Amino acid sequence: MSSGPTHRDVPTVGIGGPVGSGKTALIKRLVPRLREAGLEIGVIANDILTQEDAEQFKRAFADDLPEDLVVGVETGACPHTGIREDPSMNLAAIDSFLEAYPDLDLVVLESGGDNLAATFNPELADYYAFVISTAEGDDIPRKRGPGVVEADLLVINKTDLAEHVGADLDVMRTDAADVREGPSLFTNCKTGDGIDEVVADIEQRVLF
Ligand SMILES: Nc1nc2c(ncn2[C@@H]2O[C@H](COP(=O)(O)OP(=O)(O)OP(=O)(O)O)[C@@H](O)[C@H]2O)c(=O)[nH]1
Repeated sequence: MSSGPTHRDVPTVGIGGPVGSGKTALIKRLVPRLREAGLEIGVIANDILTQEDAEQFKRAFADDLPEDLVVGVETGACPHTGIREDPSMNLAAIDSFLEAYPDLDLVVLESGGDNLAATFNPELADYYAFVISTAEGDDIPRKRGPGVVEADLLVINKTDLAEHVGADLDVMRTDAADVREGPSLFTNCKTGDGIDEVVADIEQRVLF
């Protein structure tokens, strides 16, 4: 039996949130920044039946990560299953990373897009960010979905679209502060605005 590191030995960051909120776009911004800080990173994309996000990451990170540090887990069922009820496929993927890269510093996991109830099993993610989009309306924080309320970090993405859909960022900020104990940050993953703050939160709360 191998006596090397296992999934328990590497910090993990989960990125969850509704379909299309910008989880993939956020990870595409975060990974190069964390690599610049000298970290060896593995990335896991959960999708119900496709490798689409994993393929996107392989292309996006061609200069940043070895190809075998990006994998797609096909949950075959509701996205909650793979990240919350039975995270065994994801834990096995992390163990495989560590067999090849025992000094790995961090694993970033993307959940398949789902409703406001998606949360990560604490055995799988030491910290998770829940990503919502202003384009889906400014009432999402006050609906108090478990993802919004319980995530370590709430990321309110697509700030550039707020004015086009009549979403009020101040209302989202105030409602988020009312329903959450943890922080909320605004991002625009098209331009990279707000990414510094997300990186700083991960560095402070996961890595140091
Ligand atoms: N205008 C704007 N578009 C964004 C932003 N972030 C992401 N997008 C776009 O929104 C769409 C969905 O983004 P993704 O990152 O694929 O969203 P996702 O949450 O990973 O989606 P699923 O994996 O399907 O659940 C893409 O066309 C992105 O280019 C943003 O901040 N502003």
